[in-house]
Amino acid sequence: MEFFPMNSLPPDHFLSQPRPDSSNPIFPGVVDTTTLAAHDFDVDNRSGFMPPQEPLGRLPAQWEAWEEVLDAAITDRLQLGEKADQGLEEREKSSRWRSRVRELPILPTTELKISEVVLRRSHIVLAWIMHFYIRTIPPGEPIRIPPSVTIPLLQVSNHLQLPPVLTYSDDVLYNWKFKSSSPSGLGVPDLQDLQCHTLFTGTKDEEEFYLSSARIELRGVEALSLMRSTMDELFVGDEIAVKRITNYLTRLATVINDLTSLLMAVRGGCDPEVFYHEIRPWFKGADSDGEPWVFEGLDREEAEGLEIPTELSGPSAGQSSLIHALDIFLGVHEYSHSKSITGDESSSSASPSTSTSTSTSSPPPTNEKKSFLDRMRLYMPRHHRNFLGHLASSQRPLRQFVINNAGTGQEGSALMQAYNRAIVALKEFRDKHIVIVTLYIIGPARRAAQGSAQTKGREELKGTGGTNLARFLKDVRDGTKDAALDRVV
Ligand code: HEM
Repeated sequence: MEFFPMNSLPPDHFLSQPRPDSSNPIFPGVVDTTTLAAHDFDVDNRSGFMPPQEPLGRLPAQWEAWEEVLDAAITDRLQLGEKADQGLEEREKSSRWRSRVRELPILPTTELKISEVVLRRSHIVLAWIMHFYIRTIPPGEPIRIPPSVTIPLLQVSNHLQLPPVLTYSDDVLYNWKFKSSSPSGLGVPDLQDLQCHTLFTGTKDEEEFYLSSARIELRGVEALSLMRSTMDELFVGDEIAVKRITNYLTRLATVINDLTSLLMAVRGGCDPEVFYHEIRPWFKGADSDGEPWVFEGLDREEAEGLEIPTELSGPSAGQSSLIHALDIFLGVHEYSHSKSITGDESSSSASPSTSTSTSTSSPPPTNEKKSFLDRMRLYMPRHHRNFLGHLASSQRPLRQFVINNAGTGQEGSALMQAYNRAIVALKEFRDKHIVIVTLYIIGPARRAAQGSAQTKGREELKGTGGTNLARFLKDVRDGTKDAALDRVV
């Protein structure tokens, strides 16, 4: 084993991060290079960005009070505060539950840091409690989150380098258990053998919504493996490498097509009206509605070092590292993550280049604001974020290799076609995703507006992550199309 002095690395370097589970031995003061492989990025050969083992389902006894209060919200079937047709009894039940949360002691978090999996479960439990708390408040009342939630949630979030809000990792990556008591094979999750651990509504629809993303993550394991093999070949870069990469890209297009089929399969188990009216409001972030979130208790002694959070977008599969990895690997991110695609009102459809030439690419836009998708990286587990950074810093980018070889005869041309096929597959995934968003959000929102005497505001059509969604999704899709190197899209 080779040792490098720890102080020679910046604190945000991936080698400076704690290992995914600190029950692994760490030698103080030295960088752990025992497995400079996917493991350090918490990406598993068998389960990709999902953990290979069932995530922790309950915190140790010391934090049982949090688990109990979450259990109570679920078993009491608390109703959304915005639901106009609920009776006084329902409102009082929610109000009693919120008082119970308010009266919880501020539990210390220092000992949670013994293990990454315990920290993850803490983030899930506290974020879920916070969303139950906020979303049961009747409309018009101020949103004031009590110190019993804000202080531990901010402490845990700081440690995990995550925003203090429900993320895709909380409701998809780490929110599953096996359906069967004796899971198949080595106990690695199987596409059909999953169920969710925690749900707001207890409905099959909500479960299917999360599981459709989980299944996409698992099918994506083959995509990650093809990326790895391609990168090995890019290192060699000879004629055989061109042939092999052509083959890998052809297979990658097939995997992406499967992701699209899995995406469309959400319709089998999740009803659009149930999704729009019953499920989605629970996990909306602070930027999806007008009412500001007040984090109480940050002036207290226990809150030392904590700051008022600014990143409070709701969970979105825009936080899926798999889709980001595909974008980066294919070189599409320069287009689909263009800084002009911010997801807000200022979003413009301009992408860096609409050129179809194989040799030219316009310089990236100069707008300083982060694109929505780049901002979503802040909501990913930090090891996955580092993985994407590592992928993006590759010295031998695939796209450049394809461009360099495009003019070198039949094999170069076959390579370019295979590359374009993978991009077309990703563009078609985004086409179909727009169909899904129309079915699940735009359609029900329109119907709700027609059926209501009230005129619904523009925020109705904001994404969970707060985007001006129709425009944003089309911009990302068009950016993907623009990344193709030939007129095949
Ligand atoms: C009923 C199912 C779904 C709905 C209603 C839905 C809705 C949305 C919305 C509204 C956005 C805009 C960003 C925001 O503000 O949140 C978004 C973005 C996104 N969603 Fe979904 N989504 C669904 C399923 C999925 C699934 C299963 C995946 C795959 C893992 C996925 C991947 C993405 C990605 C990657 C983005 C970022 C935009 C892009 O890269 O094209 N979505 N989704």
